[in-house]
Amino acid sequence: MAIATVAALLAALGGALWLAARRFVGPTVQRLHGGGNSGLMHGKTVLITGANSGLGRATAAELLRLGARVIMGCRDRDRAEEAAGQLRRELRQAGGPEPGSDAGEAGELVVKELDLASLRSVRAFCQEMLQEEPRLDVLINNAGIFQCPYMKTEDGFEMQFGVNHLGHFLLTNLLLGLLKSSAPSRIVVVSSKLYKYGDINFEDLNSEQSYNKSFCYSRSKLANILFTRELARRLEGTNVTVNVLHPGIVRTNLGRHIHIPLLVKPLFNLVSWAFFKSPVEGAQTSVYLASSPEVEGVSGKYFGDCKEVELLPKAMDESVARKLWDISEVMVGILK
Ligand SMILES: NC(=O)C1=CN([C@@H]2O[C@H](COP(=O)(O)OP(=O)(O)OC[C@H]3O[C@@H](n4cnc5c(N)ncnc54)[C@H](OP(=O)(O)O)[C@@H]3O)[C@@H](O)[C@H]2O)C=CC1
Ligand SMILES: CC1=C(/C=C/C(C)=C/C=C/C(C)=C/C=O)C(C)(C)CCC1
Repeated sequence: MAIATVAALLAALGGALWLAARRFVGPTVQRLHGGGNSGLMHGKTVLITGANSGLGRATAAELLRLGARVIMGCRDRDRAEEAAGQLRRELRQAGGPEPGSDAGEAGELVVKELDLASLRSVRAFCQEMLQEEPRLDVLINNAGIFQCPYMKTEDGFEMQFGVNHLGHFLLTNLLLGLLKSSAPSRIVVVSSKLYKYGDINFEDLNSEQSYNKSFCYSRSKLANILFTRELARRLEGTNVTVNVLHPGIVRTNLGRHIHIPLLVKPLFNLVSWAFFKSPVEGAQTSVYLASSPEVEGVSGKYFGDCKEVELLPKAMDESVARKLWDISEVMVGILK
């Protein structure tokens, strides 16, 4: 009995030490805004969708420190203003200059309303962008929704496909002229490794025949990759590049629709603290693709941990990518 107790205690202690070691000694991605990089994005305008939370917020913070003018495209103005205020405070506390001031290298934060679940909102947002912004150097399609119950967007699309793919499809197309006139410019698309479990079932893109929330998330993330590859093909020779990434598993609000019993939640929080990346760690590949000279001219590639990663054949199928593009044009109403 005594031996069993000692063994259990040793196992628990070993487990705790292993978790702590993994957290503190584990591989860390080098941050790009240290040392000599501080003015790398000076004079550049970056639009980040879903910049009030998680990866988008962390990406905004990193690019702001690199000197960019960051436009936060967010669906809720209050949440976005609150996040912007926090980011400005954090920058001040870190000893950085006031964003927007002429005192130093830090950039500027601008909040604009953008609901990707509404084509009307995307169109209004782009109209405002074209009226107010003389240039756009980087577009980061980051916003996303994960495994929500069956819901439809304002225009009747299944929510995950509508927000993660179609809203960003329209947004990107309406901003392409501005990106081209600002070239060399970049588009960064945040997808997920979970694309592997998706398929583009053209006969039921709105999941009206059946809805599986995991499959629909994976399908929307596969659509992100096919969109990137088809867009890269269409943008050849324009000096506008587009790349897609998997951020890793990151501790954010993305899991908001996953129901976990109250009693088990602390255990999940512990597991996520030990094993998931922090938002700053998760944001590094987005920051890398948005700013690094190493990927100048690189287009149509898939990245993880700031390195190119190979795709499954289904994500490289050109005929599916073309068909998805054509159908998306019809769905969002931009067929020429
Ligand atoms: N966290 C992870 O482990 C992984 C994340 N990803 C991807 O990373 C991206 C960022 O997610 P993450 O930071 O984790 O999650 P968060 O939930 O923290 O952030 C998602 C952001 O998207 C916004 N958003 C959701 N719906 C809309 C909409 N209709 N219009 C405009 N904005 C919207 C949210 O706004 P609001 O706050 O108002 O809800 C929020 O700002 C997503 O594309 C996700 O698929 C990929 C792989 C793993
Ligand atoms: C952190 C955390 C949760 C889990 C979130 C998860 C597991 C998100 C996974 C997202 C992935 C894998 C996205 C890929 O594209 C819970 C359980 C909701 C609540 C407790 C805190």
